[in-house]
Amino acid sequence: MSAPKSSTSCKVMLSKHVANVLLEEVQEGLKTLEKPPHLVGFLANNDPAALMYAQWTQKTCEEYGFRYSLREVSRDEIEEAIIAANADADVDGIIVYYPIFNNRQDQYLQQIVDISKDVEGLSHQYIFNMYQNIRFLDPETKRQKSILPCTSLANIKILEYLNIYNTILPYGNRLHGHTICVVNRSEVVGRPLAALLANDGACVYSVDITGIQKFTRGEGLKNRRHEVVDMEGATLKDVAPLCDVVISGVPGDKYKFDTSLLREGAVCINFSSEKNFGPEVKEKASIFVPSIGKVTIVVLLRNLLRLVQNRRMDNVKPAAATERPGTLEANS
Ligand SMILES: NC(=O)C1=CN([C@@H]2O[C@H](COP(=O)(O)OP(=O)(O)OC[C@H]3O[C@@H](n4cnc5c(N)ncnc54)[C@H](O)[C@@H]3O)[C@@H](O)[C@H]2O)C=CC1
Ligand SMILES: Nc1nc(=O)c2c([nH]1)NC[C@@H]1CN(c3ccc(C(=O)N[C@@H](CCC(=O)O)C(=O)O)cc3)C=[N+]21
Repeated sequence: MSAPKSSTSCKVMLSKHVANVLLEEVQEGLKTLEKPPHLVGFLANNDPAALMYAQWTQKTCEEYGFRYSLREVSRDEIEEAIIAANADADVDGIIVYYPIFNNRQDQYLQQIVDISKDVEGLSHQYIFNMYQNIRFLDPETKRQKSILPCTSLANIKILEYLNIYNTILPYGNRLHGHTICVVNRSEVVGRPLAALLANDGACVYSVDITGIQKFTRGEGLKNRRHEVVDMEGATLKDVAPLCDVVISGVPGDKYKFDTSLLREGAVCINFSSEKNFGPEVKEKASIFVPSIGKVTIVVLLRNLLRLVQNRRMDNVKPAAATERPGTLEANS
């Protein structure tokens, strides 16, 4: 009698488990506030993915005691609508769904949102802090944490949950010794993620359609922040087998990560809304996380809570980038 083919030893980890842990932390924080934080979402496009994300965020907010208002506006009104929300004391956080103009005007709009209400961390000051590995808005007193982009941070929270972050090591170095592949180098998710992982001590291969870059803090983590080296001529075949973690976020249903390149026992995470890994990933991976959307939304709520806490400390420094009409008023 032949033994039945054993099922694979791969553990499929659903993101709700990580989301639940973070939710507990968020709900503890909520208890310290007098009133529930109010998030306002601006929808100024006809993108079904954006609408779906907005509705999903609304549902999560309402379930866990946050207020959410969806404001549908036209492209011509969006700039004034954001400025009004900046000045409105009843609004704690603002999320603008992109793309709207699908050109540099979108970057312009990202910089209009008041830094004290920017839940996605798209303000210049937050992006600068992230790439420069500056973790606090007030580096001397270290009371106000800088805000990080939600999807990138959601990937990090999953790696923490999976104990890829080694808590024996000091905070800031906890990925030392890990080699991580990130397939996607967009400005909103992939490049920030590669930088954050490298700033935490990992060796990161950042893969996009044009080639591969290596992000590290140098040998023995000698540098304070990551550096980037172009790996001319390298392909996924050269780097994927070196990686103990592979994170993929390629849009579209055509792309599949070539799982024959995976190192035995690698941890695989998909953040694309499509399935970047086929079912055969379970033959090779030790842990597979098929989607992360639930964690992303809880991280958004966590960022909102952090904004309220930062504002309560009432000494938000008016950095150069925030010196706009209305800003001081909104912060006071
Ligand atoms: N934009 C967002 O905030 C969020 C996006 N997502 C999901 O993540 C996915 C990616 O989103 P974005 O980064 O905004 O997309 P994007 O289109 O801006 O970037 C896609 C990235 O994938 C790379 N890429 C495309 N084809 C490739 C290939 N064959 N091999 C290697 N790299 C390739 C591109 O070079 C680029 O770096 C989508 O499925 C989206 O739904 C999930 C959560 C949030
Ligand atoms: N400023 C801004 N920030 C965004 O984050 C942003 C945006 N604009 N514009 C629109 C896109 C789209 N987007 C989605 C993320 C997750 C799912 C999603 O539902 N993900 C589920 C899978 C869907 C399902 O459950 O069927 C998951 O990953 O678990 C959908 C859409 C965020 N976006």
